[in-house]
Amino acid sequence: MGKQLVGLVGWRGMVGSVLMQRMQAEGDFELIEPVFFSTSNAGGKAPAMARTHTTLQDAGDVAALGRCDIVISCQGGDYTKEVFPKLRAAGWQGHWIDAASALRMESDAVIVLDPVNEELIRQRLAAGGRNWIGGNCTNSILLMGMVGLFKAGLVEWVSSMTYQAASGGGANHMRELLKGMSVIHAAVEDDLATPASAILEIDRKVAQTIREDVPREFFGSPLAGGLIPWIDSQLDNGQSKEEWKGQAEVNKILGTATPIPVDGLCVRIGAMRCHSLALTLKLRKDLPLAEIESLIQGGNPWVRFVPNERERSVHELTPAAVTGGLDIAVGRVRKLNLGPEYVSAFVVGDQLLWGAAEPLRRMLRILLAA
Ligand SMILES: NC(=O)C1=CN([C@@H]2O[C@H](COP(=O)(O)OP(=O)(O)OC[C@H]3O[C@@H](n4cnc5c(N)ncnc54)[C@H](OP(=O)(O)O)[C@@H]3O)[C@@H](O)[C@H]2O)C=CC1
Ligand SMILES: N[C@@H](CC(=O)OP(=O)(O)O)C(=O)O
Repeated sequence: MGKQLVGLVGWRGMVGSVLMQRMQAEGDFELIEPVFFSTSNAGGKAPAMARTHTTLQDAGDVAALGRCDIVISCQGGDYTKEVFPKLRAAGWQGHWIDAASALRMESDAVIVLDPVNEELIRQRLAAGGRNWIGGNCTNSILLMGMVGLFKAGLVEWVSSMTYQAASGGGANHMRELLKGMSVIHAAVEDDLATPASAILEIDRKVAQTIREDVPREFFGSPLAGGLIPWIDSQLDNGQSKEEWKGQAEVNKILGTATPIPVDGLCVRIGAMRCHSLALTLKLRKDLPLAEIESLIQGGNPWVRFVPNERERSVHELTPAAVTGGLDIAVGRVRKLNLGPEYVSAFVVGDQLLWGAAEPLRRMLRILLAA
């Protein structure tokens, strides 16, 4: 059988670029016949990985998409909502792999995170499933870190307080964070160069700069030097949409019969591309700490367990240590004063890798091997 024709949409965006990097690193392009699509430059030159189809195809062209065995989209939810229904309505039977949230909660879609739910993916594939959607970055990182406890059936509920990076908003948000940092620095550069200058005067200038001059076009509020305690839209029950996704997606990924409650506050902070989560877990029984640690460590090969020690935590359990890699750092695991079944954990992961691109790439591999 010839190589499968794989359509790539959204490949030059932020998530798409990370996906391309990972596909090149893992040799995925050797296994497929790639066709690159564009919403803005049809007819232009496709990237070097294209061997036969060297011209960019129109991403709105349903007939061209329909010739692909598999389409991977990192183009965003608006594109999915516009094109996917037309493609299926035209009778396309191929596999659709998507980073956007638009189709995630549809009954015929599986949220893919194979180190956590490979069995579910394979069951649905065998049953004719064709829609494979990447999870919300925060939830994929939570599950990658804590799957050992979930798989053992030990988790009664989770409170998840998040510290989410600027990249979750997109490239412009990352740029805005950096511009904000630079505006703050410029406001006090001279004072900083003078060791004798009064710290409260520096602080006054910084506070004024944050309130008045830090750019806020994309975040809507200054992020540099602060944080924003709301991510995504507001729901009637007081949750943010990001918070709502916690319980909905975690349970869908795990395929639980009785939903495990997951809730907490989602907060944007000034990290670049690593999301962190401070978790409180209520376990179903009082297990020795060593057993809890070993279950977490054994969850999957990407868990990098950090013992609950100060030195190790401040160096290894941080966005700086984790960014750009596939490891999911998990630490600060200890029993809380709340009671013997209450355990804390801190999880850090790169939200563009396991949080976005990597589950899609691995789904492609599952399909190619099927
Ligand atoms: N950001 C995240 O953390 C996550 C995002 N997602 C999903 O992935 C989707 C894509 O997100 P993201 O990659 O951040 O979006 P981007 O805005 O970076 O890219 C989306 C598209 O914008 C077009 N584009 C316009 N100008 C540029 C430019 N200067 N550089 C690159 N591309 C440009 C490209 O389409 P074209 O080449 O056709 O012009 C590109 O494919 C999101 O909408 C979301 O649904 C999912 C999980 C996490
Ligand atoms: N909302 C996430 C990023 C994201 O794209 O999420 P989703 O794939 O669920 O839309 C964040 O801002 O950090």
